[in-house]
Amino acid sequence: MGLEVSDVVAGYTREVPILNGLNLTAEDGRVTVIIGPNGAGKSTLLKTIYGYLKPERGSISHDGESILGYAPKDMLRKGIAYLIQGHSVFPRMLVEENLELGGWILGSERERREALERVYERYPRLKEKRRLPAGILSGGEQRILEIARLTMTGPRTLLLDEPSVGLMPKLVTEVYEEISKLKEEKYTILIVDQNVKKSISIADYVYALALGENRHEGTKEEFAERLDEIVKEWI
Ligand SMILES: Nc1ncnc2c1ncn2[C@@H]1O[C@H](COP(=O)(O)OP(=O)(O)OP(=O)(O)O)[C@@H](O)[C@H]1O
Repeated sequence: MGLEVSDVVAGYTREVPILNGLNLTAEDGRVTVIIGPNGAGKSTLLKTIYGYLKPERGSISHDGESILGYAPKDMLRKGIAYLIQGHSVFPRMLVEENLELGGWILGSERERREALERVYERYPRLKEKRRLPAGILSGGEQRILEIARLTMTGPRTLLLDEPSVGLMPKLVTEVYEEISKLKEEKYTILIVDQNVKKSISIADYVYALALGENRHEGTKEEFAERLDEIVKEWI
């Protein structure tokens, strides 16, 4: 069933709504990409889904159950994790300590250890570097650490805000290879990224937003054909 956003109106103040009746479905086990010009409301949508902003109107559900009013820990318990925009690695803390932060809702030492083992199995390069300060990792590795940290609580749904921002092209490719692996593992993934071509390349379904409204939507193939035309509308 995945994630469903229906007729959502939300913003940072009551007077100025940023999302104006948005609708979106992120199907289970699929990659859904949101594109749009700067200020279209893409990040605001992810913040609203994750409960940081309270919608004035509309509904948001996950696997058919309303998640409106949930705190981040409730989201994690329901299997939804969120990569916020910008850098969120703590550079002076060890790689392992950064990962442990991702498991903050796990109750026992045993659960935390098992989660770490699972993540290390999936990300052997992080295991090799677990005793290093995270700030020593390359930009791409830090982003992969952030993504790995998201998986500590065993989520099924990932919200990723600008996973490739600020990375040079080679590292963008590395990060997208990691996201492609998560796609193969059937995570439900909702991505916002300025790198439209890269994000669409792994998408199953794409939404283009403008001014907090739905502007276009369709499959990757439909978008690939119309991409130049759609991007021209933003300029
Ligand atoms: N914390 C905030 N307080 C008030 N207004 C905000 C805040 N964050 C964003 N906005 C406004 O909300 C609107 C949408 O911003 P948002 O960051 O969601 O856009 P976006 O589509 O993600 O753009 P970008 O690609 O530039 O990140 C913008 O007009 C922005 O100025």
